[in-house]
Amino acid sequence: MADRKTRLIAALDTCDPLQAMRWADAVAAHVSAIKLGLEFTCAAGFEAVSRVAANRQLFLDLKFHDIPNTVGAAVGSLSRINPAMLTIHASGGRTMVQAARRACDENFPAGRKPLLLAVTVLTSLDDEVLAETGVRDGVNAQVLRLAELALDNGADGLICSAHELAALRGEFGDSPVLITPGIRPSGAVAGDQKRVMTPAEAREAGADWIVVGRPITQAQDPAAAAAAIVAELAG
Ligand SMILES: O=c1ccn([C@@H]2O[C@H](COP(=O)(O)O)[C@@H](O)[C@H]2O)c(=O)[nH]1
Repeated sequence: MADRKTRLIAALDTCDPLQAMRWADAVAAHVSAIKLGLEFTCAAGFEAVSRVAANRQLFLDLKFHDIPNTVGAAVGSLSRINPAMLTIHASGGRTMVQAARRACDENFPAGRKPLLLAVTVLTSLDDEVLAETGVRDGVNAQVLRLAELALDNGADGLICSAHELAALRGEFGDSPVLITPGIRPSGAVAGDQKRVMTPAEAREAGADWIVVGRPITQAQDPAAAAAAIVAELAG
């Protein structure tokens, strides 16, 4: 396995820009990027996204899933926000991933192209819930299928749970960027997450970045919680 440093992204899920700013400041010394997603963007808008993300690495997690023309235009319009990473759903299909790739290449200036990341199977799904959507051969098979589709059509990396990392590294090697939400330090509540692992387990399995939200933001001391996760990753 490559000599990989697993880094921490803090998911700042709130509707309140002041709260997001407070959290971003609190964890700044410990994280490699902050993640703002649907909750924050829908509630506070893109201007607030830009304010909170100013002078920080931004993972803008809007998980686009629409027809190729719409996704391409939406991805292209994000160039004014300057995210370091953005997300689409791999299940939107080959031509949707290609449209997102083209939009990154054509709309973002050289040197500021974001990592195009494809969500495989949400970490809130397990085999049983996935089967209700019509996919009956399990999460692992679906993650591998969608990973191949996304990587073959221009995605730089994947969002998956830490449970699939070993299989993905085995199949696609060291180069795809693999980012894992669904991370819970031991003892933390899983909440709506179904496929969870600890930070150290995700590092061992081959994550480039781990995404951690509530175990940091709902902690009494978010800075200390983030520092403890970074210490676990370093250990
Ligand atoms: O499969 C996915 C894709 C994205 N997410 C996002 O990550 C964070 C996780 O937050 P926690 O509070 O640590 O559960 C959240 O913003 C999700 O939208 C994911 O969990 N799973």
